[in-house]
Amino acid sequence: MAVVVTSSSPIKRGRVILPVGWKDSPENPIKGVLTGVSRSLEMPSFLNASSNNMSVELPVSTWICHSSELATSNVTTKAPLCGVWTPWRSSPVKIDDMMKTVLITLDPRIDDFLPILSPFFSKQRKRSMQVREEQIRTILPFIEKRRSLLKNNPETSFAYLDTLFDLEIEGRKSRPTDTELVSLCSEFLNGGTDTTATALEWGIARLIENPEIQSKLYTEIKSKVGDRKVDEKDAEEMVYLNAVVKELLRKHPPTYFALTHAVTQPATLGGYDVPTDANVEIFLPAIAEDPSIWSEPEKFNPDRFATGKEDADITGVKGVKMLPFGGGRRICPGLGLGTVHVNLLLARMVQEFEWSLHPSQQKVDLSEKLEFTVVMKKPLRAVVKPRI
Ligand code: HEM
Repeated sequence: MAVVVTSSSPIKRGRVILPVGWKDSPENPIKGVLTGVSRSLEMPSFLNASSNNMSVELPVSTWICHSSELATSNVTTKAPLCGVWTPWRSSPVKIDDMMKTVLITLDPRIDDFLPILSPFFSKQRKRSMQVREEQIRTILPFIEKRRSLLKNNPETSFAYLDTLFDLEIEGRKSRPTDTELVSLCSEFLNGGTDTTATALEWGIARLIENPEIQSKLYTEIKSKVGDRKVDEKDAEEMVYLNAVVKELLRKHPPTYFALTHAVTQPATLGGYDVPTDANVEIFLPAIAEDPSIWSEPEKFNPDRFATGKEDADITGVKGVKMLPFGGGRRICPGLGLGTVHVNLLLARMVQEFEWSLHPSQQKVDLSEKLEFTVVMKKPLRAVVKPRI
């Protein structure tokens, strides 16, 4: 398939084989490199773009998802990923479109599970190879640029990509090849962009559906920051905002499944024997909607967290009640960053605008559709009113 990192690493995840150690290293690079500086540079452009584009009533469906996708991909990719700002700035839409094409092309197919059927899918396989070439053509120049920057200026600021150049791969003497680097960078981009954008679209949908929650949130923002713009630290400290986002991730984990896991030795799970060669797929909504561990799990109710009546450790370390970021050794390395993005962007969107139902709709349609993430089947339409 298209995005396969061919390495002899024993750690496998679906089609992507990741080198050992990149995430378990003492300084998780993703945690380390995602600084407030890059975020503060990108948030204003996201919000300015929105104000410039908005009239009092506007269908904002693609805008919410697409703009937040671009905002998060900008924040995620530039300084953190490769530290090369100018090229990313000039071509975020191109990169975003390319990444989307990769994801759509990589949707699971029956021949992934039954290779005997692969001759019937030769057209699709050919298309995958073309997309892979396009992916390499788009991303490799940034990798090369970073490499030459490091060579000429070793003191330059740190970027995630730097940690991959020297990666030691278990059972292999050589470092990652250029095409493996492209795959690892792509995973970083995909993991950090659509997830956050999807969560934001659902978040706004829920705030439109529940105006009382929106106004409670706005009141908290107003009382915390007054006329100043919400910043990252404010967002961290706002109890109700954090409760809204946690409830959002409980009700709408951006992916139905964690990535494919495996056991390292035969195990028993829920009464089933799991051999080492089995793919273990974890269906996340079933955990977060389990009536035996949640009261009224079907309700969108941030107060469950805000009042402290219920709680959940989203890492799954202190018990498994919701796992929007997966769990275990392969838990999402962008957990901290993703949470900050959703908190901050949602707070800023509510601070700047009042969101309400579009007149063409009777109520918010919460039907789901599976793309790479679980998106709204009917993209959200809303009326946005700037708060002056
Ligand atoms: C709301 C935001 C996010 C959500 C809900 C989310 C969710 C997830 C989930 C469920 C997994 C699979 C974990 C598992 O299988 O146990 C994952 C993996 C991953 N995520 Fe995220 N993610 C988010 C944001 C981010 C961000 C901001 C980044 C990076 C900038 C990122 C990078 C990754 C990567 C690289 C992996 C693969 C890790 C591995 O294979 O070990 N994610 N994410």
